Amino acid sequence: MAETKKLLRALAGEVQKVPPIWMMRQAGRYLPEYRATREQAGDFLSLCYTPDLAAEVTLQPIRRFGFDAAILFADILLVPQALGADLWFVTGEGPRLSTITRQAGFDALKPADAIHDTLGPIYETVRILSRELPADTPLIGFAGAPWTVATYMIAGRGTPDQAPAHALMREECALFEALLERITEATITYLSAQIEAGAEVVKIFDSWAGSLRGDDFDRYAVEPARRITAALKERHPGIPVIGFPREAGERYVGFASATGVDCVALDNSVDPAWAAAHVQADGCVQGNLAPGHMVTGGRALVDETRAIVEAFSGGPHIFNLGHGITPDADPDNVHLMIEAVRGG
Ligand SMILES: Cc1c2[nH]c(c1CCC(=O)O)Cc1[nH]c(c(CCC(=O)O)c1C)Cc1[nH]c(c(CCC(=O)O)c1C)Cc1[nH]c(c(C)c1CCC(=O)O)C2
Repeated sequence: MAETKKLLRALAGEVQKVPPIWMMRQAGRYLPEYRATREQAGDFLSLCYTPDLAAEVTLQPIRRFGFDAAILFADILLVPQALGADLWFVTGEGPRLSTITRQAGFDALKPADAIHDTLGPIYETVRILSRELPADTPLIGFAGAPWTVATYMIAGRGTPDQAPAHALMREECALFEALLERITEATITYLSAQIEAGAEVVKIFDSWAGSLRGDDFDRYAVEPARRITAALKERHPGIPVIGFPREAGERYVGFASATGVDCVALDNSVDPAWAAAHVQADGCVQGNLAPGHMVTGGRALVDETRAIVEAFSGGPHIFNLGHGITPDADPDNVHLMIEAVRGG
């Protein structure tokens, strides 16, 4: 039977007149129904670990907007937690974790295959979604890339320049690399379990790839993505992988062929015409409208959306934002963007 899911067709390299569309953080605080379910769960982590409620918030943007893909509701920081780190969220500030800066902290981490003890509810969310999603809406599973996850485990929080992780890389390289290795193994195990539970695509979020330069980018962004992709493709042939080395700039060029990912997600600092010539030449790309348009709307939103669709119309493309939608966004602007993509 011919593939009917637009997202999977784009990932297989098909050029479509109307690209499939979904949105990073499509389940989130800009939606009143999300805020109500989160309230019911009590807090963000309880929402992630309660399969019925996590499945419900995953479905909310599908019902409201009819996106061409759903993304599992969870967080990249559940993997460090499953490896034994303490994790909590400070309202209005973001995540906090216990830090790994010495050998003793690393030695206390659990082995990669112990993550299932903690992450079982996430697989259950995936199973519920495989039953409940509309037949033409594939489910995207995801994990953080090892470098990005390591930056949080080392600093204990988000950092503007990832300085603590860069310092550990320079001063205690063996410890830094052992940590990356543990996260890489856990990520392969975790994504594999999501696929076994029913995820049809997986995405690797390397939100802080942009702070890796030169050889560091090859060693700590390209190489882990290549290993994860190769391991998943060996275990689950045919499952497409999306890589997101955010703010990689010129290093987006060749990323797909160096890692084996089926699609490269582009942040909104990238010029679409440049990316069409230099990145889309290698295969499918995803992106890359600035999330700020979901706040400001209007003519600029429509014009920019159409310009992105046009720039990428010569090759396989998945329409998305260049980063997650923000809590101050207006859901009406999401409708406007979808209409502009679908030609309404
Ligand atoms: C770095 C990172 C994290 N988490 C994630 C990344 C990589 C992508 C990126 O760069 O944004 C990925 C992520 N986080 C979340 C998803 C769910 C799926 C989706 O709808 O995209 C995904 C794919 C839910 C979430 N993860 C978080 C929220 C907000 C939580 C809330 O309801 O209060 C959601 C919906 C919390 C979170 N989680 C994280 C941070 C820094 C924060 C706080 C910032 C913020 O509040 O937006 C870590």
